[in-house]
Amino acid sequence: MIDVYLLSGFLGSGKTSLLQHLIKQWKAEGKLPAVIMNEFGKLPFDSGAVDGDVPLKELLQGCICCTGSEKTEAQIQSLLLEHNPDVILIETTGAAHPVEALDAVMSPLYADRLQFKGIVSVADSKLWLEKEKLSPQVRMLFLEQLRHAHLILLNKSDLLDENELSTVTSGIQMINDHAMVIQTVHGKLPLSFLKQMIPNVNNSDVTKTRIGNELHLSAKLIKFESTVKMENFENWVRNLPSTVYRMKGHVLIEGQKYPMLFQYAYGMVQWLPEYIKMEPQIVLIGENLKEIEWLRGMAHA
Ligand SMILES: Nc1nc2c(ncn2[C@@H]2O[C@H](COP(=O)(O)OP(=O)(O)OP(=O)(O)O)[C@@H](O)[C@H]2O)c(=O)[nH]1
Repeated sequence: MIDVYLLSGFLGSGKTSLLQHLIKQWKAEGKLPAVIMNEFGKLPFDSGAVDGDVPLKELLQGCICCTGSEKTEAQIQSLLLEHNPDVILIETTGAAHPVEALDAVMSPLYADRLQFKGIVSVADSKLWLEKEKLSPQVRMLFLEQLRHAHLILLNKSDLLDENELSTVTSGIQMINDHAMVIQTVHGKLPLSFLKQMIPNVNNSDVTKTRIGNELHLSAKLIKFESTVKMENFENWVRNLPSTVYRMKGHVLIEGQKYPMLFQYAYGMVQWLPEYIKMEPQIVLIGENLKEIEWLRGMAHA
């Protein structure tokens, strides 16, 4: 049987970091992991994060739980036929309800070949401490992703002190007392924790909440028409409303040869140089994106 894990967790919590770390460990064991990646927004920004030799299928049309199960079924079927992997990792969008996503991936079509090991949820520990600032619907999604998990990563634990970490751990255990909670930095989870998971997922676990219908999360693609000064760009980022949860992509910064990789999650900005020319565009994910004023040099696509 092929083990299947569903990776859940809110926008920018560290799912891709976890995915990369797990892939590395499986490959070191001589195993072939395959990935199904569901991005919010139509841009495959994260697919480059997975090594070229790892079979990858993308679902870009929206949330795995809202687009229905047929496309997911087809992607899983073709992974099985074309690659015969040892393990399948399904990375859901940060906007997906884990149980609905699980519903979308469970199908009698391949029930005899796949073994669903469960939901691994990544929590941004800093966000937990600031969750009251989230809108009620988004906060509910954040909590649901943790409530239904079988294993929880308290990621970004490097950003918290000991007291804060124990507050987060006990808070999470209060809403989910059956999952193991592990503190991580950059999703560095030893594979042994996944292997220990006992498959306990079946269709009766699936109760539809349709939380997705109430969420007003949207994604917006911004293209850059010219270079921008890093200082101006960062000022613009600082002044964005707190309902912009996640941004990622490439920005053409003055003085740089190639557009730089830009990542943003809950007030934290990260820049990395690129050594090839990537399209200068970023995707924003959040609520009320229509109200945002764009920086000069950006084309609002
Ligand atoms: N300080 C710190 N930063 C982290 C940690 N884990 C991830 N990050 C940063 O957080 C940002 C988001 O990480 P990703 O792994 O891309 O998160 P994600 O959940 O895949 O994001 P989406 O797929 O867009 O929802 C990146 O800038 C990471 O470098 C961590 O443990 N500590």
